[in-house]
Amino acid sequence: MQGFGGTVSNAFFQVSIVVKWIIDFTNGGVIMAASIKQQEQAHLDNVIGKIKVAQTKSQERIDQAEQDEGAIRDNFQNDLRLKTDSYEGMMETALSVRQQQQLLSERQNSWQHATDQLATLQKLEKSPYFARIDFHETGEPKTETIYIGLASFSDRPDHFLVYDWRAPISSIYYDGGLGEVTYLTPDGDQTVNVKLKRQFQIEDGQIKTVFDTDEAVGDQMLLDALSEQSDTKMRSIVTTIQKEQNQIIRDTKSDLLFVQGAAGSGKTAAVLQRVAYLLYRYRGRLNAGQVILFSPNQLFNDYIDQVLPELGEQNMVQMTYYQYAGRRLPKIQIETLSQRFSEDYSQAQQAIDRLKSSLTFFNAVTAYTNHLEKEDMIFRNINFRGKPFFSKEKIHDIYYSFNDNYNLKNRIDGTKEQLIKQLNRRVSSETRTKWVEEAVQSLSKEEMDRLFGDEPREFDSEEKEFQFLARKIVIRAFQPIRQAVVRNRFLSINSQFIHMLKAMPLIVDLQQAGISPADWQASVDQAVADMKAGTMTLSNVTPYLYLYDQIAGKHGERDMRYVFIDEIQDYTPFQLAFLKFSFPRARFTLLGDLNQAIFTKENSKTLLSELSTMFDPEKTRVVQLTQSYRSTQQITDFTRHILINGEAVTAFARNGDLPQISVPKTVSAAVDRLIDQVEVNNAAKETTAIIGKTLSQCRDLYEILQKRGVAVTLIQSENQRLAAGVIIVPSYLAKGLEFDAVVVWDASAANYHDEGERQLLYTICSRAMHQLTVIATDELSPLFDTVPTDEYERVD
Ligand SMILES: Nc1ncnc2c1ncn2[C@@H]1O[C@H](COP(=O)(O)OP(=O)(O)OP(=O)(O)O)[C@@H](O)[C@H]1O
Repeated sequence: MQGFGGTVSNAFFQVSIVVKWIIDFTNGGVIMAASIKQQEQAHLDNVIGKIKVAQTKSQERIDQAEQDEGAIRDNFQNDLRLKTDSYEGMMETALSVRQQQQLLSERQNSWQHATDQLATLQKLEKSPYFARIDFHETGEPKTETIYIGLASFSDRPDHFLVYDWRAPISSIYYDGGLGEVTYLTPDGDQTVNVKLKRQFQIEDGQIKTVFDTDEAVGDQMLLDALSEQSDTKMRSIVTTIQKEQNQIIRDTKSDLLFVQGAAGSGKTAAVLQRVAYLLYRYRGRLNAGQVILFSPNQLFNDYIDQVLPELGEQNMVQMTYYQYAGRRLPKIQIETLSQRFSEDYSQAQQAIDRLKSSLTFFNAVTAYTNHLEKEDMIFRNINFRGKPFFSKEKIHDIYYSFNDNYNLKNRIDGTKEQLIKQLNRRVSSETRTKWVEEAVQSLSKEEMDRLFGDEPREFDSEEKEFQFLARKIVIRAFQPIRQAVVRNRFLSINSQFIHMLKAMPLIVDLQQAGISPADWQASVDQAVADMKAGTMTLSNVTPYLYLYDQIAGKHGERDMRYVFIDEIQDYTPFQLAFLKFSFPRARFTLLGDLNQAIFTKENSKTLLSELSTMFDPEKTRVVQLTQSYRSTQQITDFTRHILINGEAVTAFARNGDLPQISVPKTVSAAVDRLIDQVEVNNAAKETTAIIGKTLSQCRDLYEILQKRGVAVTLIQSENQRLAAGVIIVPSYLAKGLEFDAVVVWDASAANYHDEGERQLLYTICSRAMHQLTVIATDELSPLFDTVPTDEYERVD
C-alpha cells in the first residue's frame, strides 16, 4: 500500500484506513488523499469529455445514415423503371434493385453500429469505469495505468482510455492483490507486477468514493454492493466479481464446468457474467442464439432478464426444461411442476421413478434402440381415401431390407426415399382410377384454370389433356401422403414407447432396482392409460423424447455452442444425458447446490458421480463456491444449521438481526404475528416474500390476508411476473430468487416433519437477504432442532 503509510498486513484494515483518510478531511493524511481524489476527478472529467465528443460523432453517423437511407429510397422510387419486356431489361431491373438493396443494407448496418455505440457511450458517460490498475510488465520501461469499465473506450486507434472488464488484462483486477499476477492472453500466460489497485464509486460523472486495496476486490466495495436492497430484477456484479467467480466466468477450456455452490454464493450471478464474457471473447463467431440457459422456472427467467442487456449484450435463449420438452410435445399434457410437487409417491412408484431417472435407464433405452436396428420396429399404415396406401407390413419390409450395418438414421432415411419413389411411381396408375376420372369430369372452370396455371393449353388430343389434368389431380391428392412420409407419420411412437417399457424387464435388472414385475407392469398400464388420456408423467417424458429422436434419426441441435443449466440438482441423470445428446457440440456449464435438491432429493448425491461418467475427465472442471453473499451472517449461520452434513457454507461478514421463530397456539394468532412482521418489514422498506410449502396453502393464506385487508400478491404460476411489495409464493417457485425479508409460513411439525424436507426448508430460508421470520402453529417443525438456540430469537 504505497503512499498510504504503514505496513499493516491485514488487508481489510488497510482498506478501512484508506477509506477513512479520503473521507476524513481533518486527518493528517488528508492532503494527499484529497489530492488523489481531485486528480482522479480531473482524469474522469477528461475521459467524460472525450466520451461526449465520441457521442456527438456517433450521433452524426446515425443522422448521416438516416439521411443516406432516405436519399437512397427517394432515388430508388424516382429512377426505377421496370423493364420487363425483354430479358436484358429484366436483368437490368433486377441488378438495379439488388444494388439499391445492397446500399440500403450497408447504411442500415452502419446505422445499427452507430446506434449500439451511442448506447454504450451513454452508459459510459455516467460511470466510465470502476477500477484503475497500475502494473509493470517485465521488459517494459514504464509502469502502465489502465482503467476498467463496462465496455472499452478509445479516443484514437489503440489508445484505450477504458478497458472492457472482459479484456484479458482486466483479469488482473479480479484475480489477485498487489505484486506478481498472472493472466491469460490469447498467446498464453503473461505475468505482471501490480503496483496499485484503486476502486471507484462513480455516480453521474462524480467520484463518490475512491479507495486503494491490496486484495482482489476490496471488501468495502463488496459490502456496499451487498447492502443494497433487493429488486424484482437481478443486477450485474461486474464491479465486485470475486476471484473464484472469475475462474468460472473466464473458463474456456472445459467441456464440462460444474459449479457446486452454496445458496447465495453467486452461481447465477457468475454464470450470467460468463455468458457476457463468452459473447465478448468469441465476438463474431458466437451469437446469443447459440447459448441456451435452462432455468428452474419462468419467474426466474423474468428475474434475470436485465443482467445481459445491462452489460450491453443480448439475452441468450432461456427456457425451463419443462418448456423445452413441452414445446416438442404440443399435443400431450405433461405433468406440471405443481402436480409433481404435490404428488405423494408410493415406495414402488419411487423405485420406478428412480430407475427411470438413472443413467442405467438411459443406457437401456439406447440398448433398446440398437435392438430396433434388427427387429421390433412398429409401423402404422399410411392411408389414402380410407384404405392403406402403404401398409405397415410393406413399410416394415422396406425398413428391414437394408444392410445389417445400417443404423436407425440410415434406415429411416432409406425408407423415406423408397416410399417417395414408390409414391411417384403410383401417380400414373392412379390416373386411371374411377375417382380421378370423375374428378376431372366435374372440374369447374376456375379449378381448371388453377390446374393449368401458366402452362400452355394446347394438347394433341383430348386423351392428352385428360392425362395432364388427371396427373395434376393425383399429385395434389397425394400431397398428404408425401407429407406423412416426410414427417415420419408411419412411425408409431406411442406404441413403440409402450413396447419399450414392456421390454424393459429383459434389458434392466428390475429386481436390483427394487421393483417387482407386478409393480412394473402396473406402471406400464398406467402409462398406457395416461397416453389415452393425452397426459404423461415427467418421468416418462424424457425417455419418450429420447426414443423418438433415436428412431427418427435426429441427432440434436448442432449449432448450440454453450449450454448452461441452473439448479442442476433438480435434474435427473437421464435428463442430463439427454441434454448432452441433444446438444452434441456444446460445452456445458452446470450450476447447482446439492443441498437444495427439492425434487430429486437423495438422488442428488449420485448425480455428481453419474455426471463424471458422461464427460471426459480431462476436460471436466469442478469449482466450489462456499461463501454465501446473499444473506447476513446471522441468516447464513441459521440456514446452514438446518442441514445435516451439508456442503460447506461460510457467511460473508455482514451483520443483521437474528432470525425470529414464533410458534403461536392458533392459526389466527399466527396470522396476527405474520401481519405484525409484514408491517415491520414494510416500515423498513424491505420487500417481503411469504413462502408457503404448497400452492394450496398459499391460496388459503392469501384469502385470509385479503379478508384482513392486507395488500399482498399471490404468485400462483411460473408464468406470472414478480410484483413489487409483499408477495406470497409457493416454495418450488421461489427457487433461485431472493428477497429482503422472508417469512416461512406454517413451519409447523404437521407441515414439515419428513427428513426429505430438510433441503426444501433450507432452500426456503436461504432466500432471505436481511430478515428471516419463521412462523408455525402449535408445534415447530423438528427439522429446526439442529439449529443452535443462540442463532435465533424466540418471539412468542
Ligand atoms: N461478487 C459479487 N458481488 C456482488 N454481489 C454478488 C456477488 N456474488 C453474488 N452476489 C449477490 O449475491 C446474491 C446471490 O447470488 P446468486 O443468486 O447468483 O446466488 P446462487 O448461488 O445462484 O444462489 P441460489 O443457489 O440460492 O439460487 C445476488 O444478489 C448476487 O447479486
